[in-house]
Amino acid sequence: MSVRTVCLGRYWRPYRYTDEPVQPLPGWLAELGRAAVAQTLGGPYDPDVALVNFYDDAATMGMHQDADERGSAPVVSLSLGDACVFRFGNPHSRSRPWTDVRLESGDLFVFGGPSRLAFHGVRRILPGTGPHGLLAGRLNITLRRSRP
Ligand SMILES: O=C(O)CCC(=O)C(=O)O
Ligand SMILES: [Fe+2]
Repeated sequence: MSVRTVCLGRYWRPYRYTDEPVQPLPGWLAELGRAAVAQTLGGPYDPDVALVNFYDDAATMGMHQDADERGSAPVVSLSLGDACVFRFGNPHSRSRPWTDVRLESGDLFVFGGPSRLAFHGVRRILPGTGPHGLLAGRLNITLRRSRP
């Protein structure tokens, strides 16, 4: 099965944001994004969208850029549940150089500055690696600023 996605704050579908109604972006989630940016790249951050992706054991995500947002605000990614092999590449092409990173439950990953448009994807989910007591699968939440 492929990744299943829920949008908060604003509706997104490949390859654009639309004004179809969705649930609001919770304030605590925007606050978490602000803290992540303040402690990494620095500076203000006012996300207006979260994309919540669910991956089952077999789900993957191909190499892509997050390029539908206006402006250059960072993307903040939060991982929960099973770990995954996340491939973080370069802004020029889907091919090498890239780095494979194991993202664990609770990890935050911030892409901004020269890495904002880096190609990236999820190679595989590592079943059974999530915190004890959580349901199977992986949730990834990316915070973004869609408007300029
Ligand atoms: O699941 C991830 O870690 C990445 C998700 C992603 O790249 C996206 O939603 O655009
Ligand atoms: Fe992405």
